Amino acid sequence: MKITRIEFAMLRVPLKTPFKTALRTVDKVEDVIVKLHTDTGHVGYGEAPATAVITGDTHGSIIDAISHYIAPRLIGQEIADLNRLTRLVQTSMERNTSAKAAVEIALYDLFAQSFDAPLYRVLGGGDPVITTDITISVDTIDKMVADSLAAVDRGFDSLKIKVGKEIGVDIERAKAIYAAVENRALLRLDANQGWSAKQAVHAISAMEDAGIILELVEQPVKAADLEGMRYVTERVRTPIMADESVFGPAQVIDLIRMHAADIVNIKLMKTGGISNAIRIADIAALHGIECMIGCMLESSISVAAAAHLAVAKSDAITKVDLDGPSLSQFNPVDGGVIFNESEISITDAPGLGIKSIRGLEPIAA
Ligand SMILES: C[C@H](N)C(=O)N[C@@H](CCC(=O)O)C(=O)O
Ligand SMILES: [Mg+2]
Repeated sequence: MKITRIEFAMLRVPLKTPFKTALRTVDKVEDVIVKLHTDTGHVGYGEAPATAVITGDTHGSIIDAISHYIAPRLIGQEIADLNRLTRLVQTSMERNTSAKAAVEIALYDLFAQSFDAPLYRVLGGGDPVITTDITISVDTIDKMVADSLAAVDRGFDSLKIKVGKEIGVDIERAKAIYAAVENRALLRLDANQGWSAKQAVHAISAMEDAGIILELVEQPVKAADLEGMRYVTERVRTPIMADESVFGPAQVIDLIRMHAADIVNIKLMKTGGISNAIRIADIAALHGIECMIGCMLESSISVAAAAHLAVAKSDAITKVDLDGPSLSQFNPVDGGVIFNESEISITDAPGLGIKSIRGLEPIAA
């Protein structure tokens, strides 16, 4: 099975409600879709969102990186040589992790299809059903409480609460939501870099003193502030998770050496795809560190790949934040992974199992 050509398209799916974090507000999934064609007629699918505020990637940069730096290395190459192909992707250029992720996802899709097996089996197998949380956007306290109660009514028993705006209000947000959903859902907070280290210690300690039990607090301080992450991790009882601070395996090793966080959020769009995500999961498992599998605003192509990985790497990946499809108004993908609110189930279809994607807008490379 040899790669013959690459095709791009745009996928736009409106969200049920605007997604608001300390970093940005967005009302739709708007992602670049990659189709890798082969001489056998198989197609591998990949997807990349333009999360410029986190990865630095834009739609233009993703398409340019793939067409001019990554794809020329892959055309004519044999899918059976997966490890060599992922090295070609990773060494094609610096950064551009979302572009690399889209291509790697399509490569792994084809690799698993070549064995006529679902990707998670090729990655080592596992229980093909996982449970995701759902994100509650940062907003007024009343709106966040209402959104949290609605999410619990939809069957979500784990909520990822976005904070990081105004420190005093953030503490009140957590108190009000905790009181409203207590015993019905576990709470995770994500500050998306919105606090200073001292503010984070103050806010998390105030929540602890108020008796609020949080499963974790994600990325309290600026991405580059690893010392700040350590400062917070050392001073609070609540586990601290690194998200924007860690992209690849080398950063995870630094983080573990510094004891700068308790948990790592793995996202394919930060790691540059599946090969580095596997490395991070293995490093974490070796050090007894838990991981979350997360996503950006992605649809059920790249989120499906993340779900396959989570199933296969469940020794390290114990927490799931793959709520892109649940936040979206509809699922444009036929086949593969079934997204039913909090439950994500993987079928036995080969690769990612994608049969077709509705509403793709073709784009010239
Ligand atoms: C969508 C997911 N639950 C999430 O919150 N992901 C990111 C933010 C993604 C974005 O801004 O597109 C995170 O910070 O964890
Ligand atoms: Mg985060």
